[in-house]
Amino acid sequence: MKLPKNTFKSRLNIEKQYGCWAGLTTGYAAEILATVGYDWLLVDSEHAPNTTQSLLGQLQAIAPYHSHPIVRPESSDKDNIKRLLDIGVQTLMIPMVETAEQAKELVSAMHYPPKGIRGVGGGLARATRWDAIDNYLNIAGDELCLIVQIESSLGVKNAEEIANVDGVDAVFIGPADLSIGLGHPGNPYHGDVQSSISSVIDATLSAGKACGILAPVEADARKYMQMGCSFVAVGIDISLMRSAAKENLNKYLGARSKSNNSGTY
Ligand SMILES: O=C(O)C(=O)C[C@H](O)[C@@H](O)CO
Repeated sequence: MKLPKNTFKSRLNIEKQYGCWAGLTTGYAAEILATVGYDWLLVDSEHAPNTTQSLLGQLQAIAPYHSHPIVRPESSDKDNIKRLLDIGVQTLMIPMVETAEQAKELVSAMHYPPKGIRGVGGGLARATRWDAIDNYLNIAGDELCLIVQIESSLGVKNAEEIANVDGVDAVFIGPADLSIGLGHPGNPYHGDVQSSISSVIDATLSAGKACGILAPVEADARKYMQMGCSFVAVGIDISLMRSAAKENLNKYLGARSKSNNSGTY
């Protein structure tokens, strides 16, 4: 059988791709999101309580649909990256990348020798469809995609070098961590944060790479796309569920529950 095409990677730099954060940690919830038609789903293991098994279930649930699963691991640990690639993750988003050296280590963790240090899972791994995929060892890298997150002032300072690393396919800006790191917790609209976002977008695009961002507020998403972002997470499943549930209950309770209406991203 053929290696599955990485549809997200093939559309990078060609068209806008709309994504949604998937933090509910089950295949059932991820499949519901996939039926909606998002181009990509960010299955989050950094801040959602996923295990390798729960990630696998979500990959299997999303597989029949248009949505491409991107997994964000909790760290840049190379053994964990190997495990995620073995269960069939094709696109990884690595949090808090601050230097080009770190980015190069990530590229190395994703590829077999001589390009990198990835170990061979072979017939044990879903990635190879248990050896059913022809020539997997030689072609695996073609369909892998590495997104590095820039979300600190050091990362912003080094954005150009990071984006230029060969094997980094895209940069994703984390506005929440960037805001708090710059001393403006919960305020991605602060001038310092906005100018950092703008400089990361510019550095990424001038390296010829694609830039993405989390922007669950529609006006923000549209603004960042105008500034050059081509893949934007326009929603977060948990927030969408919570706000719909609150809106529903508020119809009956009115002011009582409105005091608890704060939202973040
Ligand atoms: O810094 C950010 O913004 C992100 O990386 C995304 C957050 O981690 C996400 O959990 C927002 O809910």
